[in-house]
Amino acid sequence: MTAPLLDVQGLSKRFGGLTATDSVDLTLPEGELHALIGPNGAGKTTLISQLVGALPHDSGSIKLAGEEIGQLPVWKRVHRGLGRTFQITQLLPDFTALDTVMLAVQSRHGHSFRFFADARRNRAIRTEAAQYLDQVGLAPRAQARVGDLAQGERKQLELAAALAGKPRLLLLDEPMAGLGTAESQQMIGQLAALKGKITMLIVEHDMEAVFTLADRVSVLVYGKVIAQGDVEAIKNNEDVRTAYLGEGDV
Ligand SMILES: Nc1ncnc2c1ncn2[C@@H]1O[C@H](COP(=O)(O)OP(=O)(O)OP(=O)(O)O)[C@@H](O)[C@H]1O
Repeated sequence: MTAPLLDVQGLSKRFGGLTATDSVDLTLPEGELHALIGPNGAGKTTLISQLVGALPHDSGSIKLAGEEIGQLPVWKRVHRGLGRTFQITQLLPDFTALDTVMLAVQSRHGHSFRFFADARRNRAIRTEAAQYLDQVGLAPRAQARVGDLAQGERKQLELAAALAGKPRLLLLDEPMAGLGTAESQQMIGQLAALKGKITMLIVEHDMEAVFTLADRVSVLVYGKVIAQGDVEAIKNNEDVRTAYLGEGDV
């Protein structure tokens, strides 16, 4: 049997007396879109930070494609295929959308940002970056200044930049946050189009998005996974209803 792409076992993190993640087990087969949900303070961001290597864990293991990565620094995990969306658009307001994705393509190739002026003239990097913009529906805005993009367009751009890193596993922290109804629908459509092509772990509070997109869902409460299963199983789980979703919401 092939190993799952992500295999997390017994992962824990304590902040003083508080156990933010408590013996979390989580496995994602290749191609799965897995949603991580839970109330505020449940430990979702802590778990993502542990996976990317921004926070060291106290115990447990993290395997990517069968290889232990739990002790590796962030950049080595990225090299092994771990990607995440960043709020990059706030950092580079004067770049165009195309420049932003070109920068991500260039950094995957391991070039220094110092030589970005050269990369701007590189036709292969430009063509590849344009394809990622097209993939997220942002091609018509390629020459727009990042600072002039609407919130939904910024989220699309962040997704394009993350895809440009060609991750095997993409971690998305609240892709719907701050989006209006129409923008949310658009983002759901884009993530649905990526489904199966790339393995995704999504932290999200928007239940419509979660129930539309997820193959499986894990519910985190006080750092513990209290339920795991497909959407129907999660909707019908009594513990989830009482601990998190509340009667009537599902
Ligand atoms: N650096 C830190 N130092 C101390 N406590 C922390 C730290 N980071 C997080 N916590 C605590 O750990 C718990 C889990 O926080 P975390 O941000 O992971 O939850 P979350 O599920 O992502 O919440 P939200 O949905 O509100 O983003 C919370 O009680 C939080 O206050």
